[in-house]
Amino acid sequence: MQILDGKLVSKAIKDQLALNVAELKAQGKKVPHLAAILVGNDGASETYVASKVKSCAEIGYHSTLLRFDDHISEKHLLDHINMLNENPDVDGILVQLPLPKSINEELVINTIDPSKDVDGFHPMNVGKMVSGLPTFIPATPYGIMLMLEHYNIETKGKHAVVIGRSHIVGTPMSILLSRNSNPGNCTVTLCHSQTKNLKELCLQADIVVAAIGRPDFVTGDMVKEGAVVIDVGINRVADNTKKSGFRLVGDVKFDEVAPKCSFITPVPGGVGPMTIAALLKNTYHSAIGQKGNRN
Ligand SMILES: NC(=O)C1=CN([C@@H]2O[C@H](COP(=O)(O)OP(=O)(O)OC[C@H]3O[C@@H](n4cnc5c(N)ncnc54)[C@H](OP(=O)(O)O)[C@@H]3O)[C@@H](O)[C@H]2O)C=CC1
Ligand SMILES: Nc1nc(=O)c2c([nH]1)NC[C@@H]1CN(c3ccc(C(=O)N[C@@H](CCC(=O)O)C(=O)O)cc3)C=[N+]21
Repeated sequence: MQILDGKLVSKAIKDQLALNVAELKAQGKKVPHLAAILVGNDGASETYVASKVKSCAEIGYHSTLLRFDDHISEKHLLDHINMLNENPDVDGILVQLPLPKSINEELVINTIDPSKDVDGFHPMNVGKMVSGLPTFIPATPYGIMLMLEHYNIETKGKHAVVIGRSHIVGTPMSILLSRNSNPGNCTVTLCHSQTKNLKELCLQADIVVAAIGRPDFVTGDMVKEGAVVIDVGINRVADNTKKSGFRLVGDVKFDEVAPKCSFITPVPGGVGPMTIAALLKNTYHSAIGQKGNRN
């Protein structure tokens, strides 16, 4: 069993991006600039946004963090997005999800200029992705593809079972894995809460991607010997031995599943850091005017 080390791979990607930024500077060009919008004070969202901003600083990007409280009006938020759309210095715009119930998430996403939509959530970019055209690929599935690529994991002809059909993870993941590319060329089964024979399907999988949001959902008896298991879940469970009062666990029961796997991602230190590296890659591509990354 080999651990897929998201910290290590994301560092390699960030090191390369830092070199690219130094080169842009040497050529007198502007550095990439990511603008992140955070509404409310959800602890987990704060952590993610903070680590995105910190990563930008580490590799020499500019970043702007706009923070608003829960009561911000939808109009005010849209006005700010429009200002970022019109600001030629800003290359990437990210609105951290979820948003408060009072704000229409779809309208917010539709307002982001597709050419700055480094999350790849705008319907125009989703359409391009589905059509196999160059565009921004949502960061989490993009990061997973980069991880599979880094470790040279054979995916061609394999049966991949993706659990979860969200627009930000499961659905784009299923599309990328089924593409005629490397990594890719999988036969994909996309499962969700209405799937009847989940355990049987998982037992047939050469690759399992778990994106459910339930701690320890995938157990040892659901995974076949030699499978590749990608754990997307980030769940906070109460733990009073920790200073924070919680610890992070994935959607996969690691202790049971890991011994059966050929490869497995840990939580933390697996998909999470890769998501950030992928977002930074999308932002770089936006800055150099090349929305050409296809996996
Ligand atoms: N590491 C990272 O970078 C990221 C991690 N995450 C984490 O990944 C997890 C999933 O996130 P996200 O995709 O946004 O979650 P969502 O809640 O949007 O989607 C969860 C999916 O799981 C399905 N599901 C729920 N219960 C079951 C069940 N009993 N059996 C089968 N399927 C089920 C749902 O089905 P249905 O559609 O029928 O409701 C849904 O499709 C979370 O833990 C989240 O924190 C998310 C984004 C990035
Ligand atoms: N518009 C938008 N884009 C997103 O990409 C987006 C989002 N909204 N909303 C929420 C999810 C979640 N997400 C994570 C990113 C990094 C880690 C990450 O770095 N995790 C670390 C641990 C972090 C910690 O200690 O809490 C790890 O797994 O090692 C996790 C989760 C991005 N998301």
